[in-house]
Amino acid sequence: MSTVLQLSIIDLSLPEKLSTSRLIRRVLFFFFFLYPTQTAYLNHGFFYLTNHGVPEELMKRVFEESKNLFSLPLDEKIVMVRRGFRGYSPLYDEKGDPKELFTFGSSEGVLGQHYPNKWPSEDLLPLWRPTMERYYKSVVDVGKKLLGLVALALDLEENFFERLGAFNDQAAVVRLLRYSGELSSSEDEEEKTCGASAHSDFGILTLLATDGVPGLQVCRDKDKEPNVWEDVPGIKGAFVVNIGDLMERWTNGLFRSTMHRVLSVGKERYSVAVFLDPDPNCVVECLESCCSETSPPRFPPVRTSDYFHERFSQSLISYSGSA
Ligand SMILES: O=C(O)CCC(=O)C(=O)O
Ligand SMILES: [Fe+2]
Repeated sequence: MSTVLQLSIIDLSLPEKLSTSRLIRRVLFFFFFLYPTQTAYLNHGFFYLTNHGVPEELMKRVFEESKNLFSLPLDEKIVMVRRGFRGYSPLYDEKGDPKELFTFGSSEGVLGQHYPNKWPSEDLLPLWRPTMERYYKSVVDVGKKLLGLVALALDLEENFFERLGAFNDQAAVVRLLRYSGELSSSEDEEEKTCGASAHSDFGILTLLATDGVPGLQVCRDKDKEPNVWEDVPGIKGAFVVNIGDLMERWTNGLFRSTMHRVLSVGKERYSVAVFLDPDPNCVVECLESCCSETSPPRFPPVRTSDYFHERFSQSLISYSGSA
């Protein structure tokens, strides 16, 4: 039996930005005290975000349209199959997991041109594209506000990540997921139970909405053997937010990108993850405020596009790098 991980709640509607950012700092800072108690206190980079302003009605529609898309016959879905990462990924495409995905991003700007979205035909799903585009914009607005608070939490200016060229409102990615719920007959315990295998997210922040079916689990300490997995239940209407790998690199590990997975609970499950990713040209290197002589940068600078290319090549079968 796994335990439930109690996540902190960040209320995005509170008017006092500084006190919210201080709370974010407390929630995200990764402390490791070896003295005087010899105990380690691991923060995990996950929290709930409430009162975020994305209308409940819109979230409901997104789940309905997601269900409509995954319910299409396979030949209607296969015409939208991804070549790079945008489009449809059939069951088992990602690390052999029993889940289907559909990924899209902004249609605007260089990224929209370079990675064209694949939309289901209007004849089949007339409300699909407008619903998804509205959701994209709404959640990216939330992400931008939240990233401003994260910057304040790091003693930076609120618009720091925009000025750095890291935040680009066309670089986010929406991923619709459907877990079939099937329990594999594999002998391997990890494979047997997993809807989504253990991973960390690549980017800045992830905002996740689920249909309430349980399954998400977090492993706070990936070096501890055997791994201890704790359940993260959904809260209706709230996002589960987590820090991605590139934010961990910016903060030199002060904010952590934590390993998580989704267990198959024998029941179909839908979720929608919005990945707030940096601009592909942004070089991510340790923030000055996060390193010192005694705590030098732990990660070399890396261009976002190179980092993503490498990570996608590891996780997707037949990743070609183009849309
Ligand atoms: O479906 C979920 O609850 C989590 C999905 C996830 O972690 C991901 O897509 O990166
Ligand atoms: Fe994830």
